[in-house]
Amino acid sequence: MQNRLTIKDIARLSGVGKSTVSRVLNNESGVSERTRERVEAVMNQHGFSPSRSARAMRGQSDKVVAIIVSRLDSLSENLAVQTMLPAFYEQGYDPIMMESQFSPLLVEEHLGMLQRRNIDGVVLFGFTGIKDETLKPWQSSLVLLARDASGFASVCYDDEGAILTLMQRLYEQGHRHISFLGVPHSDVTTGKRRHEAYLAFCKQHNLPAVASLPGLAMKQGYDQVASVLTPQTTALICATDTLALGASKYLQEQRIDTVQLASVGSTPLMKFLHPEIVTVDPGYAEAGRQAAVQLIEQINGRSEPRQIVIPAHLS
Ligand SMILES: O=P(O)(O)OC[C@H]1O[C@H](O[C@H]2O[C@H](CO)[C@@H](O)[C@H](O)[C@H]2O)[C@H](O)[C@@H](O)[C@@H]1O
Repeated sequence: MQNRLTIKDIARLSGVGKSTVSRVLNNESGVSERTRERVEAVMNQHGFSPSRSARAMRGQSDKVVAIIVSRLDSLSENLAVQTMLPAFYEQGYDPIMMESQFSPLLVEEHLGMLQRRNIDGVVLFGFTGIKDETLKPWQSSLVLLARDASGFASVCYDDEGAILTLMQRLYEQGHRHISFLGVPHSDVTTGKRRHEAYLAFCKQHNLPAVASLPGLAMKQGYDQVASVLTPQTTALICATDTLALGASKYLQEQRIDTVQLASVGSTPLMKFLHPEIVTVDPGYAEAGRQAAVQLIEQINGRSEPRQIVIPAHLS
């Protein structure tokens, strides 16, 4: 019989933990002869040998979590992953990385594969369009990052707070003609919420609203910034650092130095290249740490799903 059983099944049938089965498989010490014989007998009886791909993917570890980022080249997601990894390593988890490219279908495929491999848990960088049914099987072992969903653990950013903080700072500096470069409303968090916060502030303070919502790419910031500049514009808020990097290249090329740039991100690249830009830090590093801690607690049955919102702060 070819093995359909997993390490978890062998552990259950042998009456030992997964780590013991793993030690037997890897011929490690710390297992009594009697236990080793019992586990080997169960494996022989069921014709069990861990599949090569499973073992490779699991790095021969019995504690594996997956991190599904949306884009491997995202500065903000990388900052969150950077704090997540040490938190997992510290607790003996081997993380594997996957990319969704904002495709709900790819998320479905990745989660299906991870389920078949008996992965312990998942941190998923969420986005608009992922269906609840896709997530359902993972309710007790998944943490969503940057998005929330009812009944699921999540760590989110304060999108409105980030924009209002920037608007308030610019307003206090005397700016009354503040334009906005953002992301389409089909993206609920970075797009709709940040743009609506901008509009709300303009309305409350009776400021003219001038906005364009091209997307997440740097080139879109570069290409679209001219469309939101009027002769009166003295400041420009970008919904992301990446858009601001594109916008700032355009402003430099055009030798426009009368517009104060501001953006959501505070990424090290931005701070290094443009320390003069006013930035708000949404708390990417803290979000990564909290997501990892929450997932480990869930896997160990120590906590109910919590929905955490990280406060944004000026940096
Ligand atoms: O240019 P980046 O450094 O990649 O930052 C842009 C924004 O990326 C993140 O939002 C996007 O991905 C989220 C999943 O991680 C998704 O939920 C959201 O809809 C996307 O817009 C990040 O959450 C934002 O704070 C960044 O501004």
